[in-house]
Amino acid sequence: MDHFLYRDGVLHAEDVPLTEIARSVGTPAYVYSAATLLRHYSLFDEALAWGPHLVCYAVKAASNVAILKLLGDAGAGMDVVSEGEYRRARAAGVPGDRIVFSGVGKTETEMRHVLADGVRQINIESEPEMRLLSRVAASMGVEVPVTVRVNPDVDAKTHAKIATGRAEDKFGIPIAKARQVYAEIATLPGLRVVGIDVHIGSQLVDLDPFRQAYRKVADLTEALRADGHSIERLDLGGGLGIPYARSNLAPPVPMEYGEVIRDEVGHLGCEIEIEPGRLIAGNAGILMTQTIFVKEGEGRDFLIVDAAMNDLIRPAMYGAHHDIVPVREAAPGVEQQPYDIVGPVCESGDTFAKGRDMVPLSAGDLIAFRSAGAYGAVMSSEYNSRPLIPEVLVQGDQYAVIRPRPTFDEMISRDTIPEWLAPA
Ligand SMILES: Cc1ncc(COP(=O)(O)O)c(C=O)c1O
Ligand SMILES: N[C@@H](CCCC[NH3+])C(=O)O
Repeated sequence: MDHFLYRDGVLHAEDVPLTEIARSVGTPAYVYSAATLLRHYSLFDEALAWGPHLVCYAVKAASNVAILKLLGDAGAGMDVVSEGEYRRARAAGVPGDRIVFSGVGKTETEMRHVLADGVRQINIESEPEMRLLSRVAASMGVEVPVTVRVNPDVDAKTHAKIATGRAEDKFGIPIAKARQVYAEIATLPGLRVVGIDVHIGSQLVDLDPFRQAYRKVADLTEALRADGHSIERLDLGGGLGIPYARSNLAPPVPMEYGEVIRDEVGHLGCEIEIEPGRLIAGNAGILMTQTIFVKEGEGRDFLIVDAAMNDLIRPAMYGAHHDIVPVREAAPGVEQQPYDIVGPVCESGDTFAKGRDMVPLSAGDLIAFRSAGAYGAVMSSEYNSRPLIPEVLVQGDQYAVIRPRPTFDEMISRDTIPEWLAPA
């Protein structure tokens, strides 16, 4: 469920008509609903209410500091994968002891920063990382809580580019090697084992891979405890999928996911952490864009819009589907026609949809890409020297620009001409 609904013939974000945002902020723009973000966070929180837990929002999905503040104030922890994400979470007022640091390639600088400023735990993804972290923590005179991210070799049955838990993927330590790695950690200074971490992929619409992975984690918990390690926390990652197309079968909901967790690891008495990103932010955001031209092509009509692949790369990168709807609702009975919906960037891949049935549209009409809140703004670039587009947060009848569009001057003046190229 989200809070983007038609009212009086106009798509609203909560109580604000998108037409009003387009007038005052311009297009294209990302628009988020605070109510949807909070609701999705609470669904996970409630799904784990059977035991001690912390829902650590995966900052990578949508990392605007205002969004982090909203979720952090509601009690969320954060899962970060870089010093930049960590700093964003801290700037939003989230205390270090609610921030989990994940990621395959943490640098020494990043480690030093989070150790100095406070971190709930670091999820170790490789043996070299384990040794470096030990050296860094010991040199700072601290003992850092750690888990090891294990790779359970489970097929998440999702898009190949976003599966992370198969043996061939770069993530984590093979589960078969875990006991040996935990044994080495126990001998290293500066590290204190608190649990196990696993994350098998993103946009999972079947609970079975989660179940398989969590069962392996439960077995490992028992084995590690028998080896004398203190396993008090299980970080079970993120990955629960969302319905990108309204016509799709609905994926499982957080409550069902929570039950799978309870079935598989509930008996172990561990604190549960999860790291959902997409399900919290995905349907909480839309990308609003405007038609620049309708161009008649050979056997097809192109809807050329003012958003492009640099603003929302998911269709170009994964062939991802986003529902696309007009902001002004069509009169009943108006016949739809197919359009290729494309952006202005000089790449054929800058195509959001091919042959998509839409009501007839003209230049100046506003349309919205649904389910664009996660992995939308965060993956955007300035390709073709298109400045990053603004982000807007709506709550009830109020809205605010939470990231303004940089001016062309701001974009260009970041580049510096070296002295030796400057005219004498
Ligand atoms: C370690 C880790 N945690 C959490 C997530 C969030 O995943 P999702 O947005 O699918 O919930 C990801 C992304 O796949 C991840 O790599
Ligand atoms: N960016 C991807 C998901 C990657 C998830 C992060 N590990 C997407 O848009 O679907």
